[in-house]
This record gives sequence, structure tokens and C-alpha cells, in this order.
Amino acid sequence: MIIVSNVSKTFKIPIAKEGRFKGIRTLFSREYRAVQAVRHLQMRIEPGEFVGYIGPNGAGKSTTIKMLSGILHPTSGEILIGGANPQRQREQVVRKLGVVFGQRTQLWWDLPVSDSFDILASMYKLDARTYNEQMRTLTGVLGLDEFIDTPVRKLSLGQRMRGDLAAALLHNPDILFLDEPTIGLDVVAKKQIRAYLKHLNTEWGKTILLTTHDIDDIEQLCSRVIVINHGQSIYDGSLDTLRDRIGLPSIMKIAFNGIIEPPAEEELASLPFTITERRDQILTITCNRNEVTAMTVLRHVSEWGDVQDVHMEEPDFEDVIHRIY
Ligand SMILES: Nc1ncnc2c1ncn2[C@@H]1O[C@H](COP(=O)(O)OP(=O)(O)OP(=O)(O)O)[C@@H](O)[C@H]1O
Repeated sequence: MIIVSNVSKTFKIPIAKEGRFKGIRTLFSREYRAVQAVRHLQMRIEPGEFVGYIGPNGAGKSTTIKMLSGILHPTSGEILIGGANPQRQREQVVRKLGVVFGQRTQLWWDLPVSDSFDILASMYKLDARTYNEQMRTLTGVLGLDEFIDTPVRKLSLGQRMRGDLAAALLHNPDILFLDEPTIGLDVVAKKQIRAYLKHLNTEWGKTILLTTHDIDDIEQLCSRVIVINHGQSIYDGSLDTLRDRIGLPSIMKIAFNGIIEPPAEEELASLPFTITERRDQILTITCNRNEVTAMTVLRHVSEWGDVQDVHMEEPDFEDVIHRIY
């Protein structure tokens, strides 16, 4: 289990000097300004959960992941990963954790991928049998064969990400922190990485905290989302509840056979939904699904003509995000 209790992180940044030798003078400056990257963060993640951690640029996501994995120290508050503190019990925590930073690789750039795995295996002190077994399993799932002897610098971004995922999983940790693992990937590679991540969670039971700017990642993978803005958690729950809470409309497209005869303006105004578009034989209807069911809408519109087809459209998740920010 991951427990984050009232964690804050403040960076001290030297105030930039003006005038001659400003670079050197800034370097030796004793004047600082404080940037509060994370404020009073509370979080509890149960084993086996797949949690999306989202927020605008500079919200504090990477800082949180770096604190969770022990790279940065919180200014205040406490973090426990499986009962251990990532700063004080680093080695114990590192064994439980795999971390992937999408923008940076932990593989050695000029070496074949297999050499990086050899180095990591010896860092984690894996015995030969465990290492070989784990490599076999990971090769099966992540298709490493295709590029195992290729130097990392020659890999496609999708292959590199598969290599990085394998590196993070080599010591078989229970928990994965993934910071933008799909960044820069093309549609096909994204789909593939998502399929792997789903497998790691549902088949292998890995607990995953995923940071992403890609809304499809969240929609397709995460049962829970935590939204952070200006270092503070502003939402923690399901994606559906998030949509409902900010009252995004449901959209229905209703196709008719033949003539459509909606009632007069006054009667339309009294209905619990609105017609937002009328094109040929199709009406677009918008309603708040907390206030009116699709069946009620259908009952009304079927009096206006011969309904041929109904199509429900989910509100766009990008809209959801913009509204909560
Ligand atoms: N090492 C650092 N020194 C000083 N300030 C930092 C440092 N790391 C992060 N910050 C600041 O802390 C705040 C949070 O940054 P962080 O990288 O955690 O955001 P993020 O949500 O991951 O953003 P993005 O989506 O752009 O990666 C920002 O204001 C950033 O400038």
C-alpha cells in the first residue's frame, strides 16, 4: 500500500541577479525565492489499483513521483511504500518499485539493450536463475527479442519504452510509477504500450500510478484518477464521477425517418433538455444526465416523428479537464 500523509515540497531557487557577471553572481547568491511544488498532499493507493495522476504543466506530478520513489525529500509530511519510508529505507523501497520516466531512459545509450539488463540485474543482485526466468517472462510479454541486441540509441521510441518498462520490471517489483510513458509515441505504439500496461495490472497484479497528458491513457486504463493543480489534490475518484460532478452534458444524436415535427418554442423551452443542432433528419440533443434519463428524452422525441436510430456521445474528456483546472 502507498500512503502519502500531508506531504509538501518547497524548492528554494536563487534569485537571479542583474547586471555584469549575473550568471556567476546568481550562482553565489544567498537570496532565494520559494516555489511550493506540492502542498499538503494526501493519497492512499491500495495494492492492484491503476491510478491516473493528472494535472496541467507544472502542477507537481513529477515532483510527487520523485518523492514517492525516494529521489527527492519532502519538505514536510510522510510517505510510506509498503510500510517503508522511501527516503530513510531507500533500499527496501527500491526493491518494491519500478519507475519509468518517459522523457528519459534508464538504459545505457550506446550499449545493446541486453547489456543494460545485465548491469541492472547485478545492481539488484539478482541470481542467474531468477534473472533468466524474469527475462524470459518479460521477453514474452514485451517482445524484447526484436531489439535485444540493438544499441539503445538506435531503437524506435516505442521499442525504447518497452525496454524501459522491462528494465523497471526486472527485479519484479509490486509497484510501478510511470511518468508519461506514452509521450511522443505514434498511435500504434501507444496502443501497444497501453495493452502492456493493462496486462501488467490485470494479469500480474501490479499497482500502477500513471502520470500522463494523454486522456486516452486515462480513459482506457485507470479505474481511479487523482487530479493535482498548483501542488494540491483537487479531485480523487472515478472518471465517471468526475464527469458527473462538473455537470458535463450528455449528448444524444437522434435520427428520424421522414418528417420531424418538434413542438413550438414555448413548449420546447419547458422540456428538461435542449436541441442544440438540427441537420437534415438528425437532431442533436443536450441534457444533464443527473436531471433527465435518455428514456425520458426518447419518450418526448418519439412524439415528433419516426425515430430510426439513437446515438449517445460521451462528453469530451479534454473538456472535463479544462473545467476542473
Ligand atoms: N528541481 C527543481 N528546482 C526548482 N523548482 C522545481 C524543480 N522541480 C520542479 N520545480 C518546480 O515545481 C513545480 C512543479 O513541477 P513538476 O515538474 O512537479 O510539475 P509537473 O506536474 O510534473 O509538470 P509537467 O506536466 O510539465 O511535467 C513547477 O513550478 C516547477 O518549476
